[in-house]
Amino acid sequence: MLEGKLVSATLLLEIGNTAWKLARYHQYQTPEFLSKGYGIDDLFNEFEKLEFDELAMANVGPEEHFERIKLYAETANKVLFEARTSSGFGIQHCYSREASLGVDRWLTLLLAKSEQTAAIIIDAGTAITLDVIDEKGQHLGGWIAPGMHLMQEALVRKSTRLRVSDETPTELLGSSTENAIHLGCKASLNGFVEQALVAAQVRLTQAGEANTPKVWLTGGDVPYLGNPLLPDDNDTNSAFLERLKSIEQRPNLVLEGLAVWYQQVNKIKAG
Ligand SMILES: Nc1ncnc2c1ncn2[C@@H]1O[C@H](COP(=O)(O)OP(=O)(O)OP(=O)(O)O)[C@@H](O)[C@H]1O
Ligand SMILES: CC(C)(CO)[C@@H](O)C(=O)NCCC(=O)O
Ligand SMILES: [K+]
Repeated sequence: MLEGKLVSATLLLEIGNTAWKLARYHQYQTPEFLSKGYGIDDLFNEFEKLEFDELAMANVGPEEHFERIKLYAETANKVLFEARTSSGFGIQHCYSREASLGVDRWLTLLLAKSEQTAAIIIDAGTAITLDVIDEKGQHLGGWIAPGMHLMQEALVRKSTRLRVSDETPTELLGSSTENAIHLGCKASLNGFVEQALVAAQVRLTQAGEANTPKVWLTGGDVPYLGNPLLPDDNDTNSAFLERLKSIEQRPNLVLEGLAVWYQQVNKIKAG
């Protein structure tokens, strides 16, 4: 009997609110990052360059993205898998409506569960999110706030005289509107992370977590964390910098979670 291809080539796709990311799936290994882009049309161009027969995706953007990809998959003869937040998979939800938890956040919980660790997860993308999960897989909750660009955009959109620029100020306090906004938003972002680490640890302790949690950091806004303009010998700053240094940066955390999901779904399918 002629066997079909035993191993199919699978792509992993994360669609965020701003960017999409593609990786190649390898069984029991960290996904191999391929590319990142903005806009769905670019994504279809990217598909043309890649060889694959399965696509596993997670989308936090509009449903329309999924519909277009589904149509593409049907036409191009690709097997499509879509991860959606659901019950099971060893996660106990704290949301009363579990489906309203973003699939990107849920996938990072799945990753923590698969690594059998308590985790404090910060994703600094379009939005900055915190998620906390204990070793047993109980989601203890999280936070959502606007990311760096969204904060700046909101100020510009809702005001008359505010402007932003892409340049990174070299002063500690802004002496122009652009600098004042950049520095203010960056301070908010850092404040989020600083407070998140404290609140997460408190909540884990309350929940009886005995083991040290992993702290994972991901997202396009990571370069804004820490403030090199504050003196190193300042106690508050140096404690925060030390904490940041001890944090594990995992740039493709959601894709890693998607790989775990895909692996588990295939195992279930195989019986
Ligand atoms: N070319 C671009 N077009 C639009 N926004 C951009 C671009 N480059 C960077 N950004 C900004 O960078 C910020 C972080 O998004 P990033 O591209 O790093 O993706 P991300 O961290 O994966 O976020 P998400 O998963 O929410 O899309 C966004 O708030 C966005 O405004
Ligand atoms: C919070 C974001 C935008 C982060 O990407 C996403 O996870 C999302 O749309 N979540 C839905 C709301 C929630 O998680 O409570
Ligand atoms: K994200």
